[in-house]
Amino acid sequence: MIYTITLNPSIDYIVPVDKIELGGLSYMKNDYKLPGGKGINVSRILKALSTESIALGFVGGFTGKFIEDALDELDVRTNFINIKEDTRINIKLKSDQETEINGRGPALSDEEVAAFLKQLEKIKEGDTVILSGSKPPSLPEDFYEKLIQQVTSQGAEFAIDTTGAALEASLSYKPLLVKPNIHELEALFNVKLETNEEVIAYGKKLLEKGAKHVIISMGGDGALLISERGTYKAEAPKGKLINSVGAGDSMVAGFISSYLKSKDSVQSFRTSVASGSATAFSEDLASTEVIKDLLAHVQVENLK
Ligand SMILES: Nc1ncnc2c1ncn2[C@@H]1O[C@H](COP(=O)(O)OP(=O)(O)OP(=O)(O)O)[C@@H](O)[C@H]1O
Ligand SMILES: O=P(O)(O)OC[C@@]1(O)O[C@H](CO)[C@@H](O)[C@@H]1O
Repeated sequence: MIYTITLNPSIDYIVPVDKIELGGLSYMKNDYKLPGGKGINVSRILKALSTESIALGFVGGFTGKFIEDALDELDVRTNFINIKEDTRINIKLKSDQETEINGRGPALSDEEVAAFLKQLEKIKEGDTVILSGSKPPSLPEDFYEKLIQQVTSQGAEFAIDTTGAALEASLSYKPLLVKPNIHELEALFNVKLETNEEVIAYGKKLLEKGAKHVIISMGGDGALLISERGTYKAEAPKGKLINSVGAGDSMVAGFISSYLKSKDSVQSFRTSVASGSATAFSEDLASTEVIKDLLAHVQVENLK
């Protein structure tokens, strides 16, 4: 089974406005709410790719109920720990540019965290765990590492999509996939990366530190795959950018869904990029049809 872990889910409140008047009044055009959080997005795209998963994490209050109901409606399996505080609401402002304002997240009690850790005891060899996104501030800094220690000692594989120290600490546990975007890679090494060669050089450091596959996403400039099999570049398919929220999560889902079935890292990279771009070209996360259509348009070049 694939388990996605979203420690800090969100309602994504999508707010399109023609023009934002800072300090003034603007009216929304057609606002809507989506169940959000990176692992939850991964589960939704896995579903679109006919891959079963169970979404784990913490949800609470009326916002948490919205997420559970929405995922139920979408037929995405969940087994969340219900918490006392409300799940956060993240604002995604869309005008000529996209602006995101994310909540920090609720405080979790010791009992809630203990119930979650207990739940992970059922994870076993053959399972894959995908850990994605930020953690609520009340959890300790090394919480992701503790989770990784636990699930790998039980024999499971894992992929991780987070930033900074938590990403760095995960590498020695040999993640199947890490997917920093170019800005996260720059922040990790405190550098500015201008050329593909520079990006590849720093991506390779993640491979040397233990990652089995490294995908570096670069928005409309496509993505790089660095693996033992070699280094590959994919151009992003051309299209109208509608929504980049969840594009990175779609890439993670695309790669894992394809890799667990085929063990073919290059084919999985193509599915990953098609899934990312399909979401970028959609109002919500991508549908099966848009991913399939784009798959034929993703060109992958072997850079050796
Ligand atoms: N303008 C675009 N045109 C085509 N594809 C795009 C565009 N923007 C993003 N994508 C696709 O989505 C993938 C992921 O984009 P990006 O690098 O922005 O990820 P990210 O920063 O992790 O995303 P997020 O955190 O918003 O989910 C890209 O590799 C590409 O395939
Ligand atoms: O604050 P985090 O956990 O880093 O990111 C949360 C988030 O921005 O990521 C998803 C898109 O990738 C959204 O659904 C959600 O609002």
